[in-house]
Amino acid sequence: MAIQKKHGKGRLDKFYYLAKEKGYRARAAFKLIQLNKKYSFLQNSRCLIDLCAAPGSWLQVAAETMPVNSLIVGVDLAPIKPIPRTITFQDDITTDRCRATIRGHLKTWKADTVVHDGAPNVGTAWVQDSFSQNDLVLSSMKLATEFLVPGGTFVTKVFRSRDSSKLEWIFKQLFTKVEQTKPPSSRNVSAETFYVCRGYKAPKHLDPKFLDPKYAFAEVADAAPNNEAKVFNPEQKKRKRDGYAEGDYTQFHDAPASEFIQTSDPIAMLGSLNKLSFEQEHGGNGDLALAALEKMPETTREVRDCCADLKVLGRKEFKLLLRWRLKVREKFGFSAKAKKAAAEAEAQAQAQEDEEVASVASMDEEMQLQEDLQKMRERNNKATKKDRRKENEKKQKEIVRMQMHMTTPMEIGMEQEGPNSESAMFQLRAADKAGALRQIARGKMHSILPAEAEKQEEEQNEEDSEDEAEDELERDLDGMYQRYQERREDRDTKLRAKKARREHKDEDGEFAGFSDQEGQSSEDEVAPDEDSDSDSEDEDDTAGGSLLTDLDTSAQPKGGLTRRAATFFDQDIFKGIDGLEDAEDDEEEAEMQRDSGVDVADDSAVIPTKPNKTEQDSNDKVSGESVEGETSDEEDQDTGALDSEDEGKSFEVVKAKPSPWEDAEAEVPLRNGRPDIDIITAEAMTLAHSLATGQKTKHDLADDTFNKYSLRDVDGLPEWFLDDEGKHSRPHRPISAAAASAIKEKLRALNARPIKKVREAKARKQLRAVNRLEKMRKKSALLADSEDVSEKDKAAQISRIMARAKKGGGKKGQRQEVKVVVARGGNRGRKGRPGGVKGKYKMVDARLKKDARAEKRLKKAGKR
Ligand SMILES: C[S@@+](CC[C@H](N)C(=O)[O-])C[C@H]1O[C@@H](n2cnc3c(N)ncnc32)[C@H](O)[C@@H]1O
Repeated sequence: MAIQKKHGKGRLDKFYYLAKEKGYRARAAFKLIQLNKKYSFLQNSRCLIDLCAAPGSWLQVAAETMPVNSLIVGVDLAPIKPIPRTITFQDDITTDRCRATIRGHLKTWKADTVVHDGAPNVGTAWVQDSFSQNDLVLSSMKLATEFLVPGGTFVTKVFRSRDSSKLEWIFKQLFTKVEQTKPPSSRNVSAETFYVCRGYKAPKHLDPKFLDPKYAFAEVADAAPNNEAKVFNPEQKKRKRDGYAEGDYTQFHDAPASEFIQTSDPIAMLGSLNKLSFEQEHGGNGDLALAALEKMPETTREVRDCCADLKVLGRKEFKLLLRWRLKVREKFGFSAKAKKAAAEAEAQAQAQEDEEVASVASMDEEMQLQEDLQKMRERNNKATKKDRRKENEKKQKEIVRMQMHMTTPMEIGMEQEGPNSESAMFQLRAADKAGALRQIARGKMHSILPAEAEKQEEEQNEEDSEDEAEDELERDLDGMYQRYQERREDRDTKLRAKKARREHKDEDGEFAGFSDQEGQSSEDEVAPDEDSDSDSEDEDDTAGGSLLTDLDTSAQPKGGLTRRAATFFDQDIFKGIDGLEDAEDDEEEAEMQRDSGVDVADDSAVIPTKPNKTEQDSNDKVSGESVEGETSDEEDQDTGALDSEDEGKSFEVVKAKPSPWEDAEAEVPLRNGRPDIDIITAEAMTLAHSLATGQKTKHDLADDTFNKYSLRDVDGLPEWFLDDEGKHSRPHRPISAAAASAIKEKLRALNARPIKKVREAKARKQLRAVNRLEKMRKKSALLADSEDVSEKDKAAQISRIMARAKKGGGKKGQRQEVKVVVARGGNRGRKGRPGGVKGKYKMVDARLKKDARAEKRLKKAGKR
């Protein structure tokens, strides 16, 4: 494409010379001539207003073309030299004063034509230019609406931009015929175009907002995105192009471990760094804290390993590092506790000195020995009591859970050491002898062996203070871990996505089997947490009334099944399933052979039976919803039995995750009224594909959710364990090659770009530096070889060259070439620098060329 130069002699095209020849003040005259040739509006006009008329070439054309005695008024910010048969004045067309002046000149007349060729003081950014140009067009339009006669013509220049279509819409509301054209004299490189609006409708009332740029150019909200369409054409996510921090061009960050010890915000460091290093800078021994840290016994191998890669820390490692920090801080005397202890010791010493307390005479040796022995005994007692208390607490909890029917079949094998075992403290026989059997049956666990309970309480009080400190540390660590996770989520898109999946329970989240959230909810809904143990005991006297019955029943094999199997099939989920009894009989033999009873894998083979009504009812019950009225009579009996007698003699089923389709409205977040789903895993993509192609149905998906993972009891399990479990213990979903490659592509595009850009930028910089150096070397060599220059001058010149090279090279005042870039393809609508363009650039409208060609084509066709 031949590029027209817009500066220097390049500007002087044929219209320039023509204008000179004909005596027009500007080549712009030909634009009006050509527009009028096409639309013939000047010949029929008796009154014309030229807005932005300087230097006045349009006025000249109007004066030539319009009938004699026509009224022609021109206004511009710049002064206009007088033109025969025209009235001109200097003013800003956006002001009321200008409007009043025009009114004064027109008196009772109305204008047949209003022309506007205004251009604001261009030269700033393109977007600003086009906006102020459009603003000026609106101002001229406002004047036109005031002075135009009904049926009148308005001609205006518009720069093609985002807002030009909005202007066109406005024109179309006010005129019967609106045409856009670009006269041949208008330069191709210019984005200007002309609108010729004919047949002014002259509405009686015009809302001022109509011509107010604030409203006229207001952004319309984007249409709702079609997320479904993304399934097979995953869109490339827009990245935040904030760029790198100044001087920081890597994604790897490390800091000395001593800094981590000293910092007041360890979480921030763990969240943002990749490594805590123990190496001294430049191999020296400058950082004494670091050297000390390395030699400390607290700095174990595990700690070092954790510090080596902070990005892979789990909850356990995270805690380990924070504990290590606390210990080291204490040793270094940084911790508040250590400081407090030091201050207390000092104060005590001071007080002792002040009060001059007589020192206690030393005891004789035997007394000393006795005392030591006593202390040792006490310590031992304390330790054994603590262990016993913990053991008791654990057992107590286990029993409460059983009373509440919280245990799942998976725990059946774990009860050897539980309440039924020989060694169990709460053995029923022993309890019966003590006459507390009925109390146990009523669930009053705390009233059994009151003396022992009291004793325990005393012990507990003693150790409470110790535990409190430990608990506090634990709570702090939990809080810190939480914040650490949040920070990681902030930085890590993958983690964020994972969390979002978990929260929204979209299709991928559904695969997770169980998540910590789920665990949480099940805990909330079903199991009392550790703190609420006592509450549940107090609250429900009768709830666990069947403890004795429960255990007795479970002790006897039912229907030939082992106790564990019988307990398992006692669950609500199996109630009302026809033929299960037979199946049980059939399986009896095999069941008997299994020495370990029901194993998880075998359970899953039974569980995926389609969820029937009873199962759903029990699920509803678990989630706290009332099922009354929804069940049939028969089922009412079942559930009634559950409610009244023992709220289910068997184990309750933890509700499987509802599929996103079950309660899509509640679970799937909406954006502009549509589900906001972004597929980011190959599994989800495969699933979406199989759904879209009909290979899978909604019901298949619902079935899939009932698996061995969905019925896990996560009650009481620590969060870090669930975190870890959630990563590995989940169903494996099939992945199709196409889906995997689509996701891979998406991720590759996301990952590769910034690194590529950095590399390119570095390479460019390097190349420039090498070129500069080479240039400098050549120049210096030439200078050194020349004989007419004195040594002093040579030295001065060489140092000048070097100084210039240091600055960045290039002669002062050397003009950079402006590259003309056509706004097409990727460059269309781009606000910033177009890709692959260095130095100065100028964007030009791609459509101009097309328009010109189309016009030529039409002309040719017309000739034929
Ligand atoms: C391209 S020139 C007009 C050329 C004119 N049509 C001719 O034929 O000679 C654009 C003019 O718009 C004027 N202009 C820009 N903003 C204006 C404003 N707010 N009020 C009046 N004139 C303005 C500038 O002073 C400049 O003279």
